[in-house]
Amino acid sequence: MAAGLYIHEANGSWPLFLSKPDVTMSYALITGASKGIGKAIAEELARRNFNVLLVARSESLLQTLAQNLADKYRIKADYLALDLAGAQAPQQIFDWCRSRQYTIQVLVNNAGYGLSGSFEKYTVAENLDMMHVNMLVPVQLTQLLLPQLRQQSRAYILNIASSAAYQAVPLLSLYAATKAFMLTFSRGLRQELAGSAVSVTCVSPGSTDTDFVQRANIGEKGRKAAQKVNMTAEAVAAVSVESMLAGKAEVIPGLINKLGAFMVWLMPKGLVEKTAMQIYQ
Ligand SMILES: NC(=O)C1=CN([C@@H]2O[C@H](COP(=O)(O)OP(=O)(O)OC[C@H]3O[C@@H](n4cnc5c(N)ncnc54)[C@H](OP(=O)(O)O)[C@@H]3O)[C@@H](O)[C@H]2O)C=CC1
Ligand SMILES: N[C@@H](C=O)C(=O)O
Repeated sequence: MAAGLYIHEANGSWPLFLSKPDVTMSYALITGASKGIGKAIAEELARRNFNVLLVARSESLLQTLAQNLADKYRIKADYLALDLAGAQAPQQIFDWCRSRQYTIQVLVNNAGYGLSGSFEKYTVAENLDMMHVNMLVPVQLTQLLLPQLRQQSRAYILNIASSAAYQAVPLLSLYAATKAFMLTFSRGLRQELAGSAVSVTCVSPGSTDTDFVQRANIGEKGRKAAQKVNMTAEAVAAVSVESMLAGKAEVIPGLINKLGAFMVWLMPKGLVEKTAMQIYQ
């Protein structure tokens, strides 16, 4: 676990390991902020003057991003390099925030990945790790941070699900199930928190040009299909942050992805699933 704080200074910026953390400002905590959609969301939030806390495993990427955002937008940026597959990861994030007296106003549950191919191809540990990162970490972070979020005058939870939340996806079965979980959890929690300071938004991107396909080990056919409809991480992030701040419940970025979800709803499930399976073979 490694961390470092960056603050923009008028005469330049450099890492500053504070002995006494600043208690006057609140932060947006973004998981999976080292690259892809999470990185773009961090930048979108920094652009809107939010201080940011960046969490992922790649320490050097986090360090560079924290420094760049602090310099460019004159905000505070700190990072925590951590493997979210670890059982204690959410508690470690919470303890780190508490030890530095960071107040969280925005929680972005973005970190996640897929494992393509047959369910049986993966070990129990590999499948459980993915479920942990995609579902349990968001749930635990939400539970740990909710008391603090409730105390803000306005606070936000932004959950990144997927177009895969709207249908079963053979050969990405478990991944799609984790995203359906996130969508259903988000909607239910949102209703529970209605009337409180905390707004919950679930964004379900379709194919987005990130490292997702490499990490999921998606084959040539799936990659080519994705390339035809890919959105940029920046476009997804802009829609995500805008929707979060507008207090929307459920958002699918991009017209093609919206139409896709509508078609999935309209068509027989078996046909939709067989079509999806052909893409990921
Ligand atoms: N790209 C796409 O087509 C789509 C993506 N999504 C979702 O968007 C979210 C972001 O993915 P995307 O940006 O595309 O993919 P990337 O692979 O580009 O980014 C994933 C992020 O999650 C972090 N992460 C992954 N595993 C761990 C871990 N064990 N511990 C800590 N951090 C981890 C990565 O950081 P690091 O490697 O440094 O740990 C990285 O910052 C995911 O939830 C994904 O399911 C949804 C729909 C479509
Ligand atoms: N929805 C995507 C993943 O979550 C994809 O289309 O690859």
